[in-house]
Amino acid sequence: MTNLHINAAPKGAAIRLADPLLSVSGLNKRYRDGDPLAVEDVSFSLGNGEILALLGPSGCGKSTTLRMIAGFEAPDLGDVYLRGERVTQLAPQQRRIGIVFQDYALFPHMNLAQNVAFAMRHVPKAKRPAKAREWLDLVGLADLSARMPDELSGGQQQRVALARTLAAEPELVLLDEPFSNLDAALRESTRKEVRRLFKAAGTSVILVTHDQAEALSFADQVGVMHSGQLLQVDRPERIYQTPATAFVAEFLGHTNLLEGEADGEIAQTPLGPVAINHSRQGPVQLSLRPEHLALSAAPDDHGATIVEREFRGHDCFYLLEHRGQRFCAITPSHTLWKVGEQVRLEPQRTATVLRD
Ligand SMILES: Nc1ncnc2c1ncn2[C@@H]1O[C@H](COP(=O)(O)OP(=O)(O)OP(=O)(O)O)[C@@H](O)[C@H]1O
Repeated sequence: MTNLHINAAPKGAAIRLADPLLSVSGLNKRYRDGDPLAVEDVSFSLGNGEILALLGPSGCGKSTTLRMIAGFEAPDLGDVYLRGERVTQLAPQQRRIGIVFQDYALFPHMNLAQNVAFAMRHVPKAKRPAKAREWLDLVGLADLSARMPDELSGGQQQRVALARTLAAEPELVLLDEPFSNLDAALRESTRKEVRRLFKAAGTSVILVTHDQAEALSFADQVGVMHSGQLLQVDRPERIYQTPATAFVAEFLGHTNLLEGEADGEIAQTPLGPVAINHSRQGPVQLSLRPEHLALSAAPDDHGATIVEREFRGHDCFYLLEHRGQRFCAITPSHTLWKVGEQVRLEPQRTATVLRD
């Protein structure tokens, strides 16, 4: 069972123990007359200690959604509830939410330890320096605690901003691309450490990102947004394996979009008959991941032709052409095929039926 689902936020609900930590219901936002909706009818809820990633391309409305939850933007329509209490009209500081935005701002006249200690109003004053050091240690910066913000790199400043947010021990933390200034190695280790920390503290988190690998590895639930709409919210493995739409399928990685003619649990496709995950009759659009296609030697000239090959170490990515259509396949690299070779392409797994 999951605590996070869409279209399920109560209107005007009183506080109950069973209330999710956060519910947003029918959020709409248009910045200027004549502009398209930046956010359109977004609803979801988030349980205690859950991590949700809002994933989508630039401009799809992720940050606007986050800003409405935080209270920096007022929705045109819709409501935000924290533990069942409607907070739509409350100022940001009245919402008990910690935020790390892309444009984090540290206090320039305070050193790192002071910046972090500033967030710890709930901790007795005498204990704050030691606690601040602990939080800085967590993001790998305890040794720099006497430095001023302008003596740090952008990535280091971002980690201090993260430590400062964590130090306030909020119930809900909103992270807007918090790892984007870190180099690849540091991003991965910081992400793991921050996730471990949130889980240990039982903090609920919403992470905004356009990096699908980050969303899939960091979150318990991934919500994909496009043009202001939340298209699907699901566990990482489910949203990857059974995407609801072609956009979700393609945003989460390579896929083959197939037109098919369904008859029950089988569809006829350009790759032959394929098992499908829902019984249907008539035309269907399907998604089949490249790792779910197997390549084998073609007995004659009727196979697919390998057009491109990208050797990636543990696996190999192929682009193939079959009867005028392009397909992609990923196979283990112990067997390699050459560009120009003819191979048989065989679906190995059930394809996912997409909705329009
Ligand atoms: N202050 C603003 N005034 C006018 N339009 C805005 C404002 N902020 C955002 N928008 C527009 O609203 C839409 C959604 O923007 P938003 O920043 O929420 O997207 P995003 O998914 O977070 O993008 P990114 O990943 O680039 O930060 C975009 O079309 C954007 O241009």
